[in-house]
Amino acid sequence: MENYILKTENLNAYFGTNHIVKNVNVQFKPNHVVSVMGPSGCGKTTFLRCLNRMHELTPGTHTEGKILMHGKDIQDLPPILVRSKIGMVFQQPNPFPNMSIYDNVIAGYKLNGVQLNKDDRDQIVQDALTRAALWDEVKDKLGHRGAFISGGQQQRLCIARAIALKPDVLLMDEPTSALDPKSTSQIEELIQKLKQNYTVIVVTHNMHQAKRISDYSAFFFLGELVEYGVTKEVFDGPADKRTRGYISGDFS
Ligand SMILES: Nc1ncnc2c1ncn2[C@@H]1O[C@H](COP(=O)(O)OP(=O)(O)OP(=O)(O)O)[C@@H](O)[C@H]1O
Repeated sequence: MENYILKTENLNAYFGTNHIVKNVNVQFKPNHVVSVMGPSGCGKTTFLRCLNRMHELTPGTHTEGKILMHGKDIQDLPPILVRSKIGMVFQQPNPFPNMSIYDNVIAGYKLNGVQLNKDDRDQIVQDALTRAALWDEVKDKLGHRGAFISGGQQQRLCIARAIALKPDVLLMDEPTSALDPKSTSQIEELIQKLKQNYTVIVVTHNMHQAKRISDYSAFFFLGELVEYGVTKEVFDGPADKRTRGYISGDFS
C-alpha cells in the first residue's frame, strides 16, 4: 500500500474552455503540511477546490483525470462524504453569522441531515474546539453568535467546524491573509499541531509562512505544478528556474 492519503493523476481543471489546472500529478502523505505557492492567477485555488469536488459546484466547469483518496476515486464517492473527509477553510473567516458558536461547530452534521443525541453533540463540539485551540476562549459563551468573536477566533471556529466532521485532510486557502500578525501566528502554530492528526494543504503567498509551517512545498506556474518537494530543498535549491525566479522575487 502506497503511503499517501490523497493523490492526483493527470488532473486538469477548466472554467468553460479555459484550461486552468494542467496535468497535475502529486501525492500527499498523512500528517504533513504542504504549502501551495505560485503567482496570482496560476490556479492554486482552483487546484485546491478540485481536491474536495468544490470546483464542480461552479457552473460551466469540468475536470479531467483522477483524484484518489485512500486509493478510491473521489468521483465514485458521495460529494458530501468527500467534503467532510477533505474539509476546507477559506481566506475570509466565514462562520454562519446568525448561528451560535456551538451551532457553527456542529453545522456540518445538520446540513448533512445527521441526527446526533445531545451528549454526542456536546462531545464533538468540545473536541473540535479543543483541537482548534479555541475551547478555553469560548467555553463560557458557546451560545454567543459566531460573528461576535475576533477575526482570528472566527477562523479557528471555521477550522473547528471542518474538524468536527472528522476529516483526514484540511484544505486552507490563504487562511491568514485577512488576519493580524498575532492571529496569524496563532493559526500557524495551530497548523503545526493539526498535522498530528491531519494532512493540511495550505495556499499561501507568504514565502516566510511556507518555510515556517510546511514540510513540503508545491510551486505552480500557469496551471502547471513545476516543482514539488521538501520545503527546505525547494527554498534552498529549487530545481526549476521558474521556482527560483519566484522565490527570489523576480515576479509575484
Ligand atoms: N469563477 C470563475 N470563473 C471563470 N474563471 C475563473 C473563475 N475563478 C477563477 N477563474 C480563472 O482561473 C484562473 C486561476 O484562478 P485561481 O483563483 O485558481 O488562481 P490563484 O493562483 O489561486 O490566484 P490568486 O493567487 O490571485 O488567488 C484565473 O486566472 C481566472 O481567470
